[in-house]
Amino acid sequence: MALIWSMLVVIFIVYAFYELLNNIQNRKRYPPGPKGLPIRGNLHLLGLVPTIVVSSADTAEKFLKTYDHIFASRPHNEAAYYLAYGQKNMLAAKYGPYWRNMRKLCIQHLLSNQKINSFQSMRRQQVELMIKSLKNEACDHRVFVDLSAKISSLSADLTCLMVFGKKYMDEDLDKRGFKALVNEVEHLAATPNLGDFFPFLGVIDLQGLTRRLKDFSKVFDEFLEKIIDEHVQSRDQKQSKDFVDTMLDIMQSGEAEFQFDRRRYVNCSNGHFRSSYRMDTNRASSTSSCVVKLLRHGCKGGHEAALCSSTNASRVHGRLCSMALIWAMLVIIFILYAFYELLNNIQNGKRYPPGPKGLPIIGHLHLLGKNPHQDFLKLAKTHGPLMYVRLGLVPTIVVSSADTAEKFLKTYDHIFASRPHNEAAYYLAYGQRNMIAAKYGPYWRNMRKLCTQHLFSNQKINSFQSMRRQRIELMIKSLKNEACDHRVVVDLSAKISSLSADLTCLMVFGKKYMDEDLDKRGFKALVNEVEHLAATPNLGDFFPFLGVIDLQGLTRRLKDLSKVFDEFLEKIIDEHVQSRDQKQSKDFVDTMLDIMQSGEAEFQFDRRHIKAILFDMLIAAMGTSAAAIEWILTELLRHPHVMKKLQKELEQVVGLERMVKESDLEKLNYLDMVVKEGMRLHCVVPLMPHEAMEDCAVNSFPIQKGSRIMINFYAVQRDPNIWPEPEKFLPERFVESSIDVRGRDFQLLPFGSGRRSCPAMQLGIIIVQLIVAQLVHCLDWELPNGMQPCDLDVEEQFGLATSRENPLMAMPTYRLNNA
Ligand code: HEM
Repeated sequence: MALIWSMLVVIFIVYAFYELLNNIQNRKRYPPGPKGLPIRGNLHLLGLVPTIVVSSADTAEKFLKTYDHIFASRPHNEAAYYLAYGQKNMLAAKYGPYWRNMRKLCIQHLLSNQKINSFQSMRRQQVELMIKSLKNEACDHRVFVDLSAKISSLSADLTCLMVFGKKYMDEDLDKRGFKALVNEVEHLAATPNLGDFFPFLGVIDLQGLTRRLKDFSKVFDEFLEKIIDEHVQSRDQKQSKDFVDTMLDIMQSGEAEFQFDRRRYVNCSNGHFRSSYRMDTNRASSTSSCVVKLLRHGCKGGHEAALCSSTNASRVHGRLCSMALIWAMLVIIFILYAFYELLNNIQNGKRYPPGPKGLPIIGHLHLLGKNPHQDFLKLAKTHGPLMYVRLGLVPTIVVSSADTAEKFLKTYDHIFASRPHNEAAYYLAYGQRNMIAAKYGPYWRNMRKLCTQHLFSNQKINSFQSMRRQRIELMIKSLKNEACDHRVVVDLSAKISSLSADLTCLMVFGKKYMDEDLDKRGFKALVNEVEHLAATPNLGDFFPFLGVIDLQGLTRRLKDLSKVFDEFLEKIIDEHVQSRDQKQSKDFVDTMLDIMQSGEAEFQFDRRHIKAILFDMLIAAMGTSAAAIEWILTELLRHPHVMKKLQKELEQVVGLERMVKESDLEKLNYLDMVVKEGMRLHCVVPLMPHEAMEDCAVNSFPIQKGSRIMINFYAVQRDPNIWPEPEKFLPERFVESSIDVRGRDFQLLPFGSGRRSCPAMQLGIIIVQLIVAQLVHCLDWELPNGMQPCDLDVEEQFGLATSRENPLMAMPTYRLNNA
């Protein structure tokens, strides 16, 4: 590490000196701004790109009117580069003849007053259709309507009809649907891309964004090619021409004043489609906020100075003219580091487990995408169940088979029971003081004992039985009401998630909290944000010295979130302190307050520790159980014969006169098989890192102290050597099998195994079994819009809990006799 550190220090010094010299030499006088760091620059995200932020009307006038001819270009943008055929779309094109002609063409054939008026009757029809559908939904019941979805879908229809001359269905684009894909594109385009701010980093794709952008561009390209083909085929039979036809005419006539082929006009339509869709998916609540969103987009896209000029006595520069020094430094580092690694390996005679070829410095980070558990599984197929990869500077061992997992979680559990440093847990959980991320040692041991005793003991779990019954009954009642008259489509993911949040709050905090108690964004959105941030590869985890620089801006977001959660947890503790004397029974927070005040804890235990544990429980409990239930219901909807068989078992054991009780669960053998198979196929926690506390050897390969161990539960549970036809949902594979989920059988580990296994396993199993049984017993479920079972997608969204990427939508019908 010494060499790397010294190299970095040298770079920082050389670069800072270079900046200073450059400024003195050129006598640059920049506009005022906050103090910046060397390399990262003086605005958080803008790295090497000098950036001017304009925030007042008169200064805006200077840029958009007086010097409009200078600032009318757009900067390089990685997202537009990959999504829009080399930034050839109007939105991101550089200022010049190409952009000018493109804009003229669009205005003439799509945005002229005459054209806008010609779509008037189409707009009327579509808006009328939406109002009619709202009227139908409103007529009998006071139903909740997802207004954002309605507006979004109307806007998509208007855009498609105007640009493509016809409406397209979700599945025309991809099985994930328009909204999900456009949202994902927006998310990618909005994620600060290191390649935009440090141009030389674009090639390395440290964040894995380029790979995702390329995937998306393929999907959109296929869709747009299909539209063009349809138009080419139907041209002769058409009476009136739409925008695509007009562009085809221009292309074929050769009249365009610029190079105009399939790629260019695909861009034309793509740009419009995306910009108008962007407007609606931003959940704009009013026209003015729509405009603001568009302006914000303009800001994000940015303008670029085409020339250097003086405005308000400030010199505004384009991109840094001289990248040569930085390039040279980087090349030297790469060469030195590669040489150092080679020398080091030869000297130590290190024999790593097999693994893919890595790159200098970043190692294998570039091989991981948005679902790293799937990427690791693919790599393990080539390199075996004990694989070595290097994530940045961190040596990592990936385990992908049952017998190797047994070595790590049983034979050498005492060596691998620690957790590595984690930036997200560091900022969110009071310096990694929570149980999930705590280092192995007396603190973690005592914390785990305390939670097991006061929250997860059989006695405690049973004491919450009636609370669980009440909350589940309430959800079934609300579904029954929604189902009773109309064939309504229900967002089952949202229902399950909200029930799971209620159960967790009541169990851990002793009372239900409303969304606005946490923050105006609500529980689900914030917990999702925590999960997303915790799952985003943080450079600080793989290059410890980069944590301070916060190149990705993640630390700032983590700190903001931790402030919101801290205020919420402080409020809960204060409420408990105030109401302690009037309480007859004690909840988990009261018990922890007792321990803190008695001074009996065998370890330092103050308010920070209580908050870290409460945060843990909230995050660990809410997402995991909900995701497991969501996946099992997904598979039941994809396999109607399994759903029927399960309903039959429930009819026999429980009967159609009443709901399921917890005491019924032990008699429901087929339910047990369905839950096991669902948790096998869809691993809710596919990767949980462990850390080696000592040097050790496994399967005769040396493993260094400090190595990160990734047990890929997802790969273990899909190992074809153990599970025939592993991709299929076959609950019958558990007939006459004693394989269990509790960590004794290493081929099925949804809750892990050994010292760091899930302490709430028993509770998790009860919640999942009970809610699945109740939803299947009380209601029949059908897929919406005539969707076939095999069309229901199983796209995963990796996170602390890996859930469905798209919400599960289904139509319920009440089936018990006590209607
Ligand atoms: C279906 C539901 C659940 C699943 C599938 C699940 C799965 C897991 C897994 C795989 C681990 C990590 C094992 C390892 O590191 O090797 C874990 C750890 C943990 N889980 Fe769960 N879990 C579930 C529900 C819950 C609930 C309801 C809670 C709390 C109320 C909870 C609290 C925890 C905690 C605190 C840890 C960290 C333990 C440690 O590091 O010592 N889990 N869980």
